[in-house]
Amino acid sequence: MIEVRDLRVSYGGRTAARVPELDVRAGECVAIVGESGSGKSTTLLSLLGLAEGAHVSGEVRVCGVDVLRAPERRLRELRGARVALVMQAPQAALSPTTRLGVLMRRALRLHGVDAPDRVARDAMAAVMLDPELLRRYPHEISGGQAQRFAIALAIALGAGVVLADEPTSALDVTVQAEVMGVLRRLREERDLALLLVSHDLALVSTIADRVLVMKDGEVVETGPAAEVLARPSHPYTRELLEALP
Ligand SMILES: Nc1ncnc2c1ncn2[C@@H]1O[C@H](COP(=O)(O)OP(=O)(O)OP(=O)(O)O)[C@@H](O)[C@H]1O
Repeated sequence: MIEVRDLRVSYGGRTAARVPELDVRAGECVAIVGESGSGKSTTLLSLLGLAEGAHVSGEVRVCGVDVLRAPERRLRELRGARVALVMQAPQAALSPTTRLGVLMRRALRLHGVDAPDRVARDAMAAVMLDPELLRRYPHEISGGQAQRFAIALAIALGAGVVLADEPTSALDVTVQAEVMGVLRRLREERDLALLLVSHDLALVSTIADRVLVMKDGEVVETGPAAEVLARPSHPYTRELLEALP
């Protein structure tokens, strides 16, 4: 679902991220871990052609789309329906004067989904949200609910890939666990490909199959999550692990 080779992203001649290889297949979860400024978000945004003002080179294929060469129309299709982007402050991305249900039905109609009301309700149930929330405005729901709504919208549209940027950093621990639980279950039930970006190696190790550790824009270590956790080979990974509470 995601295939990256020799990705290099730079801002004004300065390299922000370099990823030689990254693959995420259906039903798989890969995490990019690293401290602030290490290049995680830049990498994630580049996968949808959203790294604004950046120079991006290499090969990026997402759901079969050649992202660095595709016309804007193909990219919009990819972003709209096939890939879900779950960000830190999801409410900010929702129109404040549109009820969640209206927003979801509009998106479903736009993408030609049959029986939008039923699909909307089923998607809400799949992320463990009360369908009654569809009557609310974005500011009337919590951060965790907004993230789950973003995931619900994606699965209602039939997205096969979820890109999540620090999906739970603004949330308390119980809500974090809920959102991760939802992602874990959906990945199994719907064979979703999941790419998570986080500074929290502990959180990521509960869900990821593989991890990439980034520092100063470079991938310093990569491998199966369990192996990297048990036997980190790079001093920076050991530092990240030692920083855990
Ligand atoms: N729009 C931009 N213009 C110029 N430089 C940028 C831009 N976006 C990011 N950078 C730089 O690219 C580097 C990587 O940033 P990035 O946001 O990818 O890191 P990150 O690991 O996701 O950090 P965080 O966890 O804080 O989000 C940083 O040095 C950052 O300052």
